[in-house]
Amino acid sequence: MVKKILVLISGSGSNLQALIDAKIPDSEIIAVISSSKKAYGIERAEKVGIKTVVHSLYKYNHHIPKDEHQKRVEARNKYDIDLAKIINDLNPDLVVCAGWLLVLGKDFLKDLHNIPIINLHPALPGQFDGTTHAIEMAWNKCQETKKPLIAGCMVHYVVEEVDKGKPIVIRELEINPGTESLDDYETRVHSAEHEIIVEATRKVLGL
Ligand SMILES: Nc1nc2c(c(=O)[nH]1)N[C@@H](CN(C=O)c1ccc(C(=O)N[C@@H](CCC(=O)O)C(=O)O)cc1)CN2
Ligand SMILES: NCC(=O)N[C@@H]1O[C@H](COP(=O)([O-])[O-])[C@@H](O)[C@H]1O
Repeated sequence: MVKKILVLISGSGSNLQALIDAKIPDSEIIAVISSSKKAYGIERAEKVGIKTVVHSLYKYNHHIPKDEHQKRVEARNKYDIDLAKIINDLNPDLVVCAGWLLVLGKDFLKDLHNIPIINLHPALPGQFDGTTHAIEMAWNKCQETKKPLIAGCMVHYVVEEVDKGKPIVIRELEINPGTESLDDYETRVHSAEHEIIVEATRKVLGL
């Protein structure tokens, strides 16, 4: 039976593109959900005929003043609940967070119908958890300590505590101080990510 993959994005979508290009046998990317209408990944999906949905947090909270914390929390929970419904209705076998830049709240995880969720994180387990700037943080740490640093990227299961889910695939990359620019290291990380997101997806789906 064809395994159905749903991909969550927020930006460029180069990891989505890696999944598209991989053409994993016996699988189909049934939809891409973006948290931003400006995400280039939407174009990548539309180009190959994949259904796209924009699920924007802005629509839920732009009218709520920043200092009305409780109302913003309630709006965020409604966003999560609605996202879970959208995904449940599409009924994928796997959800892949490929540059999804929003924390998935407990209401989302509670409402999702036993669908595994995995996330790509540009750091190693326990390294720069919970950040969206792990690549820069790793490179900066290496320059500051003037010592080699083992960093890299991983794909892990998504649990409520951000980036603490069980790792599925880990790729270590060594950074040596003063030998490469941040851009050069970032390029190496993205190249590794494009491999491990496919490897992890195949592993979880048994393909
Ligand atoms: N419950 C979980 N949700 C998510 C996980 C996870 O492991 N558990 N992984 C993340 C991806 N991620 C790092 O890999 C990550 C994404 C977003 C954030 C974050 O702080 N987001 C802020 C907004 C930040 C911004 O707008 O720039 C937020 O959600 O308010 C940290 C880590 C996907 N979700
Ligand atoms: N903490 C989450 C996080 O930092 N995710 C990172 O967002 C980028 C998405 O790139 P893409 O949009 O080109 O696939 C990737 O580098 C991914 O590791």
